[in-house]
Amino acid sequence: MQILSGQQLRALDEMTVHEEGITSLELMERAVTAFTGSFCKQFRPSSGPILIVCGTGNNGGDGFATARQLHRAGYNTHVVAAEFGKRSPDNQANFNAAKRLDFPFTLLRAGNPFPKPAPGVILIDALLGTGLSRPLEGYWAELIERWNETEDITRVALDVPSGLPADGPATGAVFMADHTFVLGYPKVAIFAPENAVYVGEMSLVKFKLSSVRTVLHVGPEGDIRPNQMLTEGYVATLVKKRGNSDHKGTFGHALLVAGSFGKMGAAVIAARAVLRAGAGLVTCHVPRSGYEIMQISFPEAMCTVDAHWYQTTGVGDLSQYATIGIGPGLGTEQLTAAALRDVLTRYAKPLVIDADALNLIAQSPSLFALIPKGSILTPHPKEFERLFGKTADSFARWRVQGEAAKRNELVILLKTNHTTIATPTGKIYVNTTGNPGMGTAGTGDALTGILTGLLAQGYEPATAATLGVYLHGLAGDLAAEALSQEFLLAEDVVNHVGAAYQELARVRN
Ligand SMILES: NC(=O)C1=CN([C@@H]2O[C@H](COP(=O)(O)OP(=O)(O)OC[C@H]3O[C@@H](n4cnc5c(N)ncnc54)[C@H](OP(=O)(O)O)[C@@H]3O)[C@@H](O)[C@H]2O)[C@H](O)CC1
Ligand SMILES: [K+]
Repeated sequence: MQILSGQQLRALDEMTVHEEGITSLELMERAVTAFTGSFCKQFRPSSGPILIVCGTGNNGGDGFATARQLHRAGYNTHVVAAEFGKRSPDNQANFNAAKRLDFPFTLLRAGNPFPKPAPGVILIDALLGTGLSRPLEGYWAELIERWNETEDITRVALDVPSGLPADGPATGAVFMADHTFVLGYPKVAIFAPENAVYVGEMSLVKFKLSSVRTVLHVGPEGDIRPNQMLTEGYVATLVKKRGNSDHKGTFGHALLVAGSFGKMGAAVIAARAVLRAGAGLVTCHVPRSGYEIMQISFPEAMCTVDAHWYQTTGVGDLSQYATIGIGPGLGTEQLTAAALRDVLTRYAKPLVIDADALNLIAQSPSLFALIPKGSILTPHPKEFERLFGKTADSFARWRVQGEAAKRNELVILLKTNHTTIATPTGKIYVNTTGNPGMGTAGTGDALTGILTGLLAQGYEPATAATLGVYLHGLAGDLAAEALSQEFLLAEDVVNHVGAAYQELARVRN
């Protein structure tokens, strides 16, 4: 699903109004009906009294219309109308309509005592939405800060949390929502890791709008930021169907170069993930001391053994492998750097480069130019910084990620709570699966294994990366559902890849 900028969203609203011959007020009612539909599924009239704080723009207009609809649906509703500017026409219309109804309606001006929500209140923030044009300041910023500190209430943002710019970094006070209901299309700011604290749990509220294709040209040329949100429906279409006559040769033979003394677990986890993702065969190149560990821990894997006891110093013939995954637990010794240089020099097909292999490349930048086109790099933020330098915020980092993927014809992942996947064509996908329980040793190695397993099966690199990242997160979500986030091990993630594939198959059929 397309991620749109504030400017594109405004253009889409105008296009919808124009094409359908409806008024903007009717479109607002449509958006609000979709919102209250979602809201009422999660919060019942018995969940608590509702306090809706409405600003003077269309976000506030949504708030007044929400109050009207929830009041009619039997919710105990109270409205606070903030008066910080001139009302937009649709805001005024819904303000008037709400005022005529018999629920408490308070006008709030800067300097008034701050309204204090009672314990148990569900506070709906409709102060500001995508029309934020400057940081929130003074009384209104303080009001938001107070509410952020109020305990025993549930904070719900109607569209983006107030104070959060749709397309750039936040600089002033921002409403900290427990739950954000995003209207229409996702906005990029909700995926920035530093904004997770403001967005909370996210729901996308869908309603009928004109085709997004009509507004994709709107906005500055060369704007580099995540532009696609991965959805289950889309990812499900990426999975290849298997034929009855297919066999392990069809599904590819992967080489995994991983592990060193004290870090053989990384190699074992990654090897398992290669086969669990569906590759036909995996060979692991391991140091001598890792040979028995691998053979006993994972008998399905074959091994080639390095001349060195503790680290990888040279890998043999590479010609038989459909792909290579290199990096997990490899260590950063000089002899290993030489082995990496040798592999990158001799191997021409896309491979997966992770962890210590990325650190070695960061240490010797001449290695970067040797990476075969189409390869998948999987840095986490620290590794990303070592490779590409420091950036001020997620927005700057996404730009660097997208430019590097395009310039070098690589697929570059950035592993965060919303992993982004930048492809050489300029598309940057945002992942929507995964949970904090996956912040545990070895889950990155599992991802490398999954990606290697998908490349081995002949998936194009960008497809392997989007499918692999989604599948990995979904497996983690299913594992957490079955076992709890606290209990989760990387092994549990790998063991739920099967259930994740089954879920994708269910969605597709
Ligand atoms: N398709 C959809 O998704 C629809 C979404 N809708 C809702 O519309 C809002 C966006 O509405 P808009 O009127 O453009 O903007 P806001 O309501 O966010 O606020 C604009 C007003 O607020 C003033 N403003 C901006 N920043 C500040 C600030 N820091 N402090 C005080 N006041 C501020 C702004 O003033 P200007 O001086 O900049 O003009 C405006 O007066 C979207 O989020 C959805 O909720 C529609 O309902 C239709 C469909
Ligand atoms: K809001």
